[in-house]
Amino acid sequence: MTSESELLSSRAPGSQGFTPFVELSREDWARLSNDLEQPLDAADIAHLRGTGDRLDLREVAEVYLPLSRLLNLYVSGAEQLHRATSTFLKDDVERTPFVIGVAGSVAVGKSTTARVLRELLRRWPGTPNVELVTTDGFLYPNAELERRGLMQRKGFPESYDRRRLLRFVSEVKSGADEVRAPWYSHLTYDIVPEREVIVRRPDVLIVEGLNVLAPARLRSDGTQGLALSDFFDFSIYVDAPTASIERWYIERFMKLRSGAFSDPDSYFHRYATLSDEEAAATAKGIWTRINEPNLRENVIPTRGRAKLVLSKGPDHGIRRMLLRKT
Ligand SMILES: Nc1ncnc2c1ncn2[C@@H]1O[C@H](COP(=O)(O)OP(=O)(O)O)[C@@H](O)[C@H]1O
Ligand SMILES: CC(C)(COP(=O)(O)O)[C@@H](O)C(=O)NCCC(=O)O
Repeated sequence: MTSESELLSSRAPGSQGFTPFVELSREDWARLSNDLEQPLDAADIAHLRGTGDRLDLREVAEVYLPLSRLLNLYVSGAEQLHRATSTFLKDDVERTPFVIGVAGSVAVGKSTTARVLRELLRRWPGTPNVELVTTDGFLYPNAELERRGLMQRKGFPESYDRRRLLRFVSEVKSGADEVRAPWYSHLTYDIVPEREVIVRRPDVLIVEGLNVLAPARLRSDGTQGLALSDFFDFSIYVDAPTASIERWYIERFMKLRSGAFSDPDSYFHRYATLSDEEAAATAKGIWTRINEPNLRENVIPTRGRAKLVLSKGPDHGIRRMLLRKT
């Protein structure tokens, strides 16, 4: 049987060079931005810097700008298909938001990727309204996770209310005027019952989360339901060597320790007073107990389901792109 990593590689034994993906090196990809007008001004760039603290602006210009152009082409393609379908049906059904899924490990840079894409996509014609929803809002509240014995399984597929998440995206793709999602606080490490995210027919909705490319679940009668990705118009898997992601996780934990964790309301406040060595050991413990097994068992196996795989090197820089052939 062909393994998932073999599917991604044209160099796999017996593949005869066939793979469903076109592979581009970073250099080839960056060249695609030569003819693109930079849609960001100085203020936008300052704003982007604020969100992705270490984000390199050359990276934005060389990697994310061409990617936003590609996504803009897919949005236009979907629009044309929608018009053709309306003509065929002799009925002008309203267009639904273009939904992009962004998947990958904890700490690989999904949020940063999603935020940069939101800023860039907003500046392309036809997609001024871009919304972003993270799947952590669909985690069960801590009390429910405790009841199910899942507090040490946060981020694993079973820690989410998957039915609610599926309903949310399905309603967005059904053209509902207003769809609501619950909101998760990284500060209190729990769902905040009085807050929610309201999505009102944006041009583009980015859905970002660990498990957004998970396959459909098996029903009790053995048949398969729908997967979240059945509602995606495009999907991106942010990939990197596991050892690098572990390092980024620990680095982010250390940074939060001297920032957010010092807030007495923070769930991790108890870590604020740890020595550097103790804090690094705590972060490594959480990584090894929860995030790494989840990455290995549930997240990496979904990589081959993405339309685009962005592969990072040890410095967060994208090294190569695998784009599914159309
Ligand atoms: N493209 C990038 N360049 C530099 N640093 C990045 C980049 N993407 C993410 N980071 C850093 O890596 C860490 C994890 O990124 P984040 O977007 O929070 O990951 P995730 O949402 O996957 O958990 C953060 O400290 C972030 O600042
Ligand atoms: C909240 C998360 C499960 C990520 O959720 P996502 O938005 O990717 O669905 C993750 O960031 C997390 O908190 N994991 C638990 C282990 C830890 O504290 O790192």
